[in-house]
Formats: sequence, structure tokens, C-alpha cells
Amino acid sequence: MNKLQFKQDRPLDFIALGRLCIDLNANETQRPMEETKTFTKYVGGSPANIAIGVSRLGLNTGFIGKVSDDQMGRFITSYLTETNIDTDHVAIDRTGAVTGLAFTEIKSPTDCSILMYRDNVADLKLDVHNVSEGYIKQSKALLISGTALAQSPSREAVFLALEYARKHEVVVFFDIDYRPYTWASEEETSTYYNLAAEKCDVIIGTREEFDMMEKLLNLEASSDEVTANRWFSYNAKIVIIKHGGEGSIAYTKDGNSYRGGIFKTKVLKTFGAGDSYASAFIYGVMTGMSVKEAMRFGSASASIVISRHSCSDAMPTVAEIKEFMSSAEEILQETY
Ligand SMILES: Nc1ncnc2c1ncn2[C@@H]1O[C@H](COP(=O)(O)OP(=O)(O)O)[C@@H](O)[C@H]1O
Ligand SMILES: O=C(O)C[C@@H](O)[C@H](O)C(=O)COP(=O)(O)O
Repeated sequence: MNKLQFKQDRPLDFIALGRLCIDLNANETQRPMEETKTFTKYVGGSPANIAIGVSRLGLNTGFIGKVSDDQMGRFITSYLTETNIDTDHVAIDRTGAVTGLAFTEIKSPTDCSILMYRDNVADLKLDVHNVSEGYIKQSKALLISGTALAQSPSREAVFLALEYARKHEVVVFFDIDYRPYTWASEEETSTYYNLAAEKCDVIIGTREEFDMMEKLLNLEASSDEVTANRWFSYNAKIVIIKHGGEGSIAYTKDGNSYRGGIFKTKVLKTFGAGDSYASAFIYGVMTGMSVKEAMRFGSASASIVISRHSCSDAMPTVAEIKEFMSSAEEILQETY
């Protein structure tokens, strides 16, 4: 089968699995972290941002994750509930683990970085007992975030969720979401990423992330096309390779490729681009847009989010994206 087939009889549209964290975004921009005194707190973590984006666009969304048993964990769960995300499968850690924190530094629109505090984090304590077959089979689609593969017991929870998704024909989106500080070695990283990607229907990552997955394989002269074709011999139907401010390219199993442009915007910070792109792309393909249209929708959402202070809170509605697309300048690059 070449195309994504979403089972229309399912009560849930989309479930995301992975980390639920906190972003602390610097209020004083144009300066280094050492000189930053105040931050604004938002829900963060790539799969959380994507779920929030998808829910704000109107899809019926749920989450499988684990939060700390404290004020931070409760803040996250409340925010998800307010955003209409089902939290019945967000478990509470009872071992004293903490919420992961991402402090963001916004030195300039092109010079942004993230300082992560991720020792003993609750999200990586997600275990197989927190993954319900009955819940997964109620959904049309599942998103796996690669960071959840970084450690046990979360790693096993991901593989079990993948197993249930395949068994019940739930379409699986895999956001590579590679964060090196969460992993012990390049060999371990590449091995688990490849094992998980084999089971997924849509794989989304940056060129650098795919390079990381291919490092051990000694692929001769890898290119976006070589990368994509490798996955079509497994389960992938769509492979998207993101190229930052130069746009993105999607390959489909039927042999086509589609180049995605960007929409010009006043960039405040660069992080959040990938998550907003993913959420609007997923919404697009799940609501009948073509791959090309869904990529444009993703790019427009990314442009909106990178012009705003947060990632999660900044996720736009369908009306906002459409309005933005009607007036923003679109640029298509042919540099890759
Ligand atoms: N400077 C930018 N201006 C406009 N759109 C951008 C810019 N940077 C990224 N985007 C959009 O966001 C998408 C994902 O960005 P990218 O940086 O590749 O992902 P990630 O945030 O995961 O590293 C791009 O394909 C593009 O559509
Ligand atoms: O994913 C995290 O833990 C941090 C995010 O919440 C953060 O805001 C971010 O890095 C967004 O990632 P991107 O969309 O891949 O740029």
C-alpha cells in the first residue's frame, strides 16, 4: 500500500507519546543566558508541542506520557486538559523523578540555544504498563518522539506502542527529535532510531538527524533521495527531510517528491519550527490535503510560531494559518 489510510471509525484522531516538559523561555532576548534574569514558563517537550498544535487545529487528541508528582507535573496536565487533550493516559511518576526543564536563550533570531536540565526525568520513566492496547486501537494515528527511545523503561514502552499501532492499523508518525544529551553513545542512538523507524508510516527529521541515523551504515553518498528510498522498503509511505530556513522536501512511496518552501516572517527565535511544522502537516494529511498542501500548511504554522515567544502556547488555529498564508510571501529554494 502506497498511501496513508486512516481508519475513519476511531473516536480519537491522534495520540502523541513521549515527553511532557517545561520550557522556560528568556524574556530578555538579544542577550546570553548568563545575563538573563527572567523567563516565562510554558508547557514544552517536542511531542507535547505537537499534540497541542494538532489539538488547537481541531483534531481529537490524546497523550501517552508520564509527569512528575509535583506542581510542574500538575501544571502540564492542567494545560493539556485546557487544550482539549485527553490526559487519561498521562501517568504520574511515584519514584520522585522530576520534570525536564528547557531554558531557552534567544541571543538573536539566528542565534538561539537550549539548556536542558534532564537528570532523573519523569518522561523517561514511562513504562510498558502505561501503554494500553485498548487506548491505542481507538486512534487513527500515533506520534512517536525519538527521544523517548533514549532510555529504558521508556524505550520498551515505545516499542510496545509501535506493536499495538501496527496490529490495529494505526498510522504511525515518527518525529526523529534527536537530542544528543539524552543518549549514551552514537551507536546506541543510531541502532534504536533505525529499529523504530522501520515500523513507522511517516518519518520526519532534519537532514542532520537522518545523517545521525545513517552514520553506522557507511551509506555511499547519501542524499535526501537515498535516505527516503531506504525507508520505503520497510513501512514508510512518506519521508520528510527538513532543511531549516531553506524549507523541506517530502518523498512518497509512489516515487514522487515535493519541495516545500518557507513563508517569510519576522523571526523572534528558531526553536518550535519543527514541532509546529509537524503538527500542521499531520493535520493536513489527516484532513485530506495533498502532501504538498500539508507541507505548505506546516511551513505557515512554523512561520507563525517562530515569530512568537513560546512553542506550545503559540500554536495557531486553522483560521490563523489561513489568514497568514493569504498575505505572507512564500519562497521556494532549490538548494538541496
Ligand atoms: N527562518 C525560517 N523562516 C521561515 N520558516 C522557517 C524558518 N526556519 C524553519 N522554518 C520552517 O520550519 C520548518 C522546520 O524547520 P527546521 O528548522 O528544519 O526544523 P527543526 O526545528 O526541527 O530543526 C522548515 O521546513 C520551514 O518550513
Ligand atoms: O523539545 C523540548 O524538550 C523543548 C521544546 O519544547 C523546545 O521548545 C524546542 O526545542 C522545540 O523544538 P523544535 O520544534 O524541534 O525546534
